[in-house]
This record gives sequence, C-alpha cells and structure tokens, in this order.
Amino acid sequence: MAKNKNTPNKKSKVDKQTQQQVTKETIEEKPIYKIDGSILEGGGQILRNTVALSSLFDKAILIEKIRYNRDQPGLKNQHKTGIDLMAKLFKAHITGSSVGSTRLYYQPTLRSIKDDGVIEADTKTAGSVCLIIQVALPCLIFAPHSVKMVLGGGTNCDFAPAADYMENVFLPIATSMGFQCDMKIDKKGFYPKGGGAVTITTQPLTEPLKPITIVNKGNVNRIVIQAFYTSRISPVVAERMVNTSRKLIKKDFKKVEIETEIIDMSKYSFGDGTYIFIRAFTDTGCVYGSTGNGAIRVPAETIAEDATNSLLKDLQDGGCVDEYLQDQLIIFMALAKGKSIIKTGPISLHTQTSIHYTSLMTGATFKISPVAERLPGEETFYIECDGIGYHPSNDIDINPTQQITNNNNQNNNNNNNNSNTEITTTTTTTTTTANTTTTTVQ
Ligand SMILES: Nc1ncnc2c1ncn2[C@@H]1O[C@H](COP(=O)(O)OP(=O)(O)OP(=O)(O)O)[C@@H](O)[C@H]1O
Repeated sequence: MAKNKNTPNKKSKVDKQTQQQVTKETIEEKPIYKIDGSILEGGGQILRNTVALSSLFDKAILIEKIRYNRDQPGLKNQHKTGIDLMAKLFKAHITGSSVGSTRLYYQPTLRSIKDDGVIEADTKTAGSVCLIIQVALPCLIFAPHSVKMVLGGGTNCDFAPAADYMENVFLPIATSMGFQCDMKIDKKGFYPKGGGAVTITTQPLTEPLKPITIVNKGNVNRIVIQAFYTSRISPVVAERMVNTSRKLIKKDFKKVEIETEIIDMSKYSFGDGTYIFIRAFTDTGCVYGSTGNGAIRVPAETIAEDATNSLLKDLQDGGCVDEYLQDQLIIFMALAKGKSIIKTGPISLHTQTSIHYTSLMTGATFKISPVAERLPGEETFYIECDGIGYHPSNDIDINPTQQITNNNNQNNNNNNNNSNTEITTTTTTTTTTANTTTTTVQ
C-alpha cells in the first residue's frame, strides 16, 4: 500500500553521531564534489545517482544531509549495501557508510571495475535488490568485460521498483539505448524477511549509449494483470486482486484485450507474500507498469485498486512512460550521446531531483517543456536532454555548471506543480583551501 514517506524531517539525532566522520586523512588532495542530500526529493535516489556518477567520472564526493526528507534520515541497510558494493567495485575510500549516517565521503580509486568474478551483495533484510541494481547498473554497463551480479534482499518492496517491474518495464525500454542486461529473478523475497535473489548479467558497451526518443503514445492494445501468492496465502486473495483490477480497467478500456494470470510462486519464494503486477502496452511500443504489495490487514481489493488507479492515471495523463520510469531513465539520458526526448505525464519530484544532480555532475543539459497540443484530461511534458556521450575510452571530464531550479518546488514535496520548472545556468561555488577544492552542488 502506498504511504506518504515524505514527512519533512526536523532535526536528526543521527547527524550528531556522524558529522565528525569525514576526517582529514580521508580527504586527499583531490577536488571534492559536495552534495546537499536534503533538497528536492531528499531521499536515497540522490545517493545512488551521485555515487554512480562519482564512480564513472572518478570524482570524490561528500554527501551531507542524506535522506533529510525522510522520517528516519541517514543510510538504511539497503543504501549501505549499495554503497559498500560500489566501494568494493571501485576500490573507493569511504567514510560515514554506517547505517544511520547522514554524511558520506566516497572517493573511487579505479576508473573502471576489474573482473573479479561474480559480484555478490545482500541487504540481509527486505531492503530492495532493485535499488542496489539502480546504483550499480550505470557503471556495470561501462565495465570493460561482462559482469555477473548476484543480489539478495527484497524483490517486492514498497517505494522501490519490484523485480518484475525492473525486468519487464524498465529494462526493455532502457536497453533500447544499446546496452545489454539480462535479469533473472531466482527467488522472490518480501517484507519483512527479504531472502529474495536476483541475478543480472551485463555485457560491455563498446560505444556510448544511444539517445532515446519516446514521444508517440499510440493506443493501448494489451493489458496484463498478474497476481502472485505463496502457499500460506489463499489463491482467493490473488483472485480478488485480479477481479478488482480487471473491473476498474474495463471501465476505461472496454475494447482492449485484458489477460489475467494467477500465479502460485511458492516454489521460488522465500517466506510468504502476495502482490499484483499490471502492465499496459501500446501499439507504438510503450510499456507502463504498476505493482501493489499485499500487507497485513489491508484488503486485497484496496491493494489492487491503488495499483490499478496508479496505472490508469499514468495512461490518462498522456505520457509515454509511467511515473517511475520517468526518473529512472534520466541518468541514462545524460550519459547517452546526443539528444534524447521523452514525453511524460506530470514531472515527478524524483525526476526533478535526478535531473538536478545528474545535470550538475555530468554537465548534460535538460529542458522540460509542456506539450502544446494536449488531449482533454492530459497533462504532458517533454523532457529533452543533450547527453554527453560518456564512454570510459572518451576520457570526458565533468565540469558541472548547470542547475535546474523550480520556483515552487525547492524542498517541498508537491510533485504535481511543475509549470515553473526552468533551466538556468548558475555558477557552482568552488572553495579552495590549502590542499582541497570543494565544489558545492546544491
Ligand atoms: N511502485 C514503483 N514501481 C517502480 N519504481 C518505483 C516504485 N516506487 C518507487 N520506485 C522507484 O524507486 C526509486 C525510489 O527512490 P527514493 O529516493 O525514494 O529511494 P530510497 O532509496 O527508497 O530512499 P528513501 O527511503 O530515502 O526514499 C525511484 O527511482 C522510483 O522511481
């Protein structure tokens, strides 16, 4: 069930414990990009984006106020697992990576990862494996060799892509930019136990990513509703989810074929769980996805309704990607060579945040503009990006000078009012002390 996780934070207790953790000996004579992790969405995505880019561009970063917009700021187990994995891959010096830390120093020492065999990481909780993939994937695809990564943790978590979503919605669209990534869900893992397992295998890219253009929504011509359950949960729960979802969808899409499936996943699950996964396909190749996880004392109908309404809203808004794919494509658009353009629904705060940090750290420019010709009920925007054409062999250095500002949304959590989003060029603050240059990215 979707909950609001953006309760603004007041004063963090953990911060006192961690503020001393970036010590002098860890800060070498190297420029440091100083990141304020509290602005816009102020969540874990800032950490993942900036750590991935820091690794690709071999830049040291100091992230402060990590997840300050969350009820419990600082690193959670899932974030720590991702950071530790990246530190291992890039032999990075890190300080402040303990759970609860709100201040992290990360300095990679390798420009590219070495072939050390299968990479493993495990959140050892229900922490999302997909969010580990989110931090690592932009780097794995630029490795000079094929990479196999085996991850443990939660495959179906609230506020994170479900593994099914990543495999069936995110990857088919993202890989059209030219990279290869095979994903296999070996075992599903749910809140609170976790215990899921996912294997991904990437192939090396010999050239930069291709830009992406997704601007033609077309017509919905297929909808698939799947509900999953394990043996200690009655299949009736899954049936109720499917029936609720189908009924709601039928109201808007009377003539579209709706495929339904009820799946006993006991044999490949750790512990018990149930969830719904809905996809809509259009005749121009757009794919939209939505998931809802079963929860104690929440009726199956409510879970299905929330997931279905989220998908229907994405379709009604008129964009070519769903709310989540929007922010997940941003980093790839920035790294690609040339102009990408996607047509979206309302710009999410996650998207604004990713654009903000990605453009600052890569120098890629983004432009958001409302679509002039909209059908009734639609709320659509174009996100355009002039990507930098990153490839390790290009030796592109980064000189961040662009900043996205949003007159209404700096540090607030209203992700629907985007009409004032604009791109301005700002001067990045650079302070030089005896041995250290600090670039403040905020
Ligand atoms: N239902 C969903 N389906 C697909 N992707 C999702 C879904 N919910 C969230 N996401 C994606 O998961 C990511 C969550 O980023 P966010 O910063 O909120 O992460 P986080 O690490 O969980 O940190 P925090 O707990 O601080 O929010 C975003 O990329 C978002 O698009």
